[in-house]
Amino acid sequence: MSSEAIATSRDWVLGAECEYRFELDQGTSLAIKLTQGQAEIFGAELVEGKTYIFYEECKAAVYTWQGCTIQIRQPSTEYVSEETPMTAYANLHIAFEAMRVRALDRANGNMHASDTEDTEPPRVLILGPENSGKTSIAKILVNYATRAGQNWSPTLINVNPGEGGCILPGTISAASVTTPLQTSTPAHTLGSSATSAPAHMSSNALVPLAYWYGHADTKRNPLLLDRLIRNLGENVWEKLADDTQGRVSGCIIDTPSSFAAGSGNSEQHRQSLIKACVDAFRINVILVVGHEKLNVEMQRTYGTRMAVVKIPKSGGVVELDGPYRARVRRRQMQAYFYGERFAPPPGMPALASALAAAGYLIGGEPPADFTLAPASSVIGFGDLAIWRIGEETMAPVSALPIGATRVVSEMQPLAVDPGAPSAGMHGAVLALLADPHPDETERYDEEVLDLHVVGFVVITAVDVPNRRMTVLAPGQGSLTGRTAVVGSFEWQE
Ligand SMILES: Nc1ncnc2c1ncn2[C@@H]1O[C@H](COP(=O)(O)OP(=O)(O)OP(=O)(O)O)[C@@H](O)[C@H]1O
Repeated sequence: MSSEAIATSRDWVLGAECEYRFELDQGTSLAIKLTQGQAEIFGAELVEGKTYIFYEECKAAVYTWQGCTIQIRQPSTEYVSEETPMTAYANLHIAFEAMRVRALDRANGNMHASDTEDTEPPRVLILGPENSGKTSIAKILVNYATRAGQNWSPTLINVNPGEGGCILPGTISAASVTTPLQTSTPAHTLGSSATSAPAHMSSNALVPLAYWYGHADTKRNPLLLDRLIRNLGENVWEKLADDTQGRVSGCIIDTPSSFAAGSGNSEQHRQSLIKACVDAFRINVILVVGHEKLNVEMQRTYGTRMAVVKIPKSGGVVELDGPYRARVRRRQMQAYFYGERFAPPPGMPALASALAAAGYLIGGEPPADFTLAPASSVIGFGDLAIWRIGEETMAPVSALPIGATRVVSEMQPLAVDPGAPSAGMHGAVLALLADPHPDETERYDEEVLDLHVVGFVVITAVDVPNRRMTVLAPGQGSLTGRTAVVGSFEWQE
């Protein structure tokens, strides 16, 4: 260890059931080593003696049940709290664990038809206002399930298109989780996904099933979001039909904060989007994070059919503002195309291979010296079929004159001519979709709404006179004949 590293490292001794919270500013990074005892980050255990690196404005907490000593390299905003809601979260986990065990017993035929016990696994919808810690709670609950030693593989579902979950913003997704989700950067809140890089680069990468909504704001096209949630649900159920272990492990669903409060027209959409989740994922437990009014509303609407539980918000949750969220989205795009870039804390080796050799971990994996090499290609306007869902600038129904109906419905796919003056394709992020049905007689007008995402591209230049455009894609594959959908996301390097 260099003298600079020794100079900037500091030991923290944490008592039982305490957590060390940290917040990183832009351009800083942090290294944490567990030197003694047991500790975890959002439910994922730290390995003693390994140094974990955090970067890109990461905000998180090291929690310990029994007490521990951690060594911190490069101080940031940091403090220790003795008051956490972890016992409440752990009690939830214990209840969900009992449900999984009963569901497995039933699946194995170890229960009698006369048993009156509920044998459904936990399918949990997490609701709460902005910055209430929903994503962190989802992570903790999923991570505890994977650590239970029962080979559970819970499905983690993200229906917050503003966040992107384990893939890119603009999507909603589901992924089966078998190993604890690591924390290192807000660009990968749920660990990394296998879509942007070869899977061998990260042994714990998730393989998500995703649908493209194309906007960060759920109010932009709630009908489309409703349909995509239902599509995702159908797909999840199809997949789980042949996977007993996955089915009995249950699902945890993270939602956007707009599901917690609305007004006027959006109030109606909010309720129908919650209902879409309840139906699509066959929810049997609703968790409401620290929001009395929403809790009462959920009790009234769903309380007779399922458990509605109000749970405390952690005092450690950081208030994330709009500019921060925009920066995280940009980094998610950057990482998708080019891989991770970070500067280790002072005194630590700059090369990833040197860090790996010294036993450092990023997101639970030894760092690797790689940058992804996206391919830039020039294609004709007609080579890629580009769609936009619904009218480009759509006035809300409430703003239309009385009696007027929309000419273009929210769900109507419109073919986009990239050369049209209003197309605005320069810098547009497009989702590439799975191929339409091979049998033409099985195709239908709105099929593009029901196809899942296979990747993303960005249009980096548009040459209108020659009807050609330059497209940045993560790999070399041909784009000709593919189907893509544009939303409102833009990205420029
Ligand atoms: N106990 C904690 N200590 C430190 N930071 C925390 C803690 N819990 C959560 N955070 C951080 O606070 C931020 C907000 O938390 P989180 O994303 O879980 O909230 P959310 O309710 O899902 O947010 P959103 O408003 O996007 O729906 C994140 O950066 C998260 O890592």
